[in-house]
Amino acid sequence: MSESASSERYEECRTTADWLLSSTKVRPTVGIVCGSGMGGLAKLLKDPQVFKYSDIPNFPQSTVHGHAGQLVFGTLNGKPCVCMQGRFHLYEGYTVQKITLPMRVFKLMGVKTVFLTNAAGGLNQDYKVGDVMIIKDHINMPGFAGINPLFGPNDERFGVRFPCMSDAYDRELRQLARDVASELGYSDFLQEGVYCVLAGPSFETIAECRMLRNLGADAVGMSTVHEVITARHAGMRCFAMSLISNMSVMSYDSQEKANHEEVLETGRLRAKDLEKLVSTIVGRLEHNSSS
Ligand SMILES: O=P(O)(O)O[C@@H]1C[C@H](O)[C@@H](CO)O1
Ligand SMILES: Nc1nc2[nH]cnc2c(=O)[nH]1
Repeated sequence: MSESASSERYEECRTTADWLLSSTKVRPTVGIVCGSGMGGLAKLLKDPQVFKYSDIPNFPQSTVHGHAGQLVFGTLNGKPCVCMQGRFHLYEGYTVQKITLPMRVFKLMGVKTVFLTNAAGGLNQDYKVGDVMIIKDHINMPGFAGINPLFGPNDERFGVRFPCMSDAYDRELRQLARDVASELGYSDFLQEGVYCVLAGPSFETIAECRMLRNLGADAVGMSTVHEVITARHAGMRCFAMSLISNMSVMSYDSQEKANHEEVLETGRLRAKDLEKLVSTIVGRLEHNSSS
C-alpha cells in the first residue's frame, strides 16, 4: 500500500466518524463489539439511536447469521456508548483493514475503552460449554502469514509503527471483571486464558486443535484479535471475553461436530449473564480506570 493509499484510509475513517458525529448527540467514550449471538447487549443501551451499516458511509455489511449489522448509540449504566451489533470477519472476504475500520472510527469519535465479545471453541479441556473466558493474551495465526491490520505504511495520526502487544488486554479491566464476576456469583463459569484467531470459515481439524492447544491456546475463534491490534495501535484500552460456545474436537473417537447453530444457541443461553457482566463493568469504569 502506498503513502497516499494510507492517507485515503485516514480520510475514509474521518468521513465516517464525522458523518456519525453529525448524526447523533452521543459522544461515546466506550465502544462495544458484540460477538456471534451476543447482539442483545445493544438492547441494554438507554435512549438508543440505531444506524444500519448499509446507511453508514464506508461501512462494510454484516453477512453472518447472528450479526444484525447495525451501530447503536446510547448510554449503558450512565456511560455514553457506541455498540456494534455485528462485526466483520476475514472469511467474509473483506480485507483485514476493512474489518478493523470501525476501531479507527471509534477512536476518531472519542472512544477510550473497547469491550469485545466473541464465541469461541474451547481447547482447554478444563473448560465447558457456557464458560466465559476473559482474554489475557492472543495468538495471531493470520499474522504469521502477513495478515495484520497494521501492514503497509504507518499513519502516525493513529499510532506508532511498532506498537507493543504484551499489554494488549488491560490488566486493570481484567481484575475489575474478575471482581464483578465474583460479586455476581459467576465465578463457577469464569475462566481466563489465551485466544487464538484463525481466518475461518472452516472449523478446525482434530490435528489443528491439538496443535493449537500445544501452542498454549485455551480457545479458538475467527475474530477480535485484528480489532484489538488496531484499537491498541490507536491507544484505546481493550477488554475482551470469549463465550465458550462449543468444545473443540480433540479426539478421533469423538462424534461431535462444530457448527454455527450450536454457537448461536450457547450465546442465547448465556446472553443475560454476559450482558449483566459487561454492563456492570462499564458502569464501574470511572472508579477503576482513567476512562
Ligand atoms: O464474531 P465471533 O467471533 O463471535 O463469531 C464466531 C466465529 C465465527 O464467525 C462464528 C462461528 O460460529 O462465530
Ligand atoms: N475457529 C473457531 N471459531 C469458533 N467460533 C465458535 N466456535 C468456534 C470454533 O470451534 N472454532
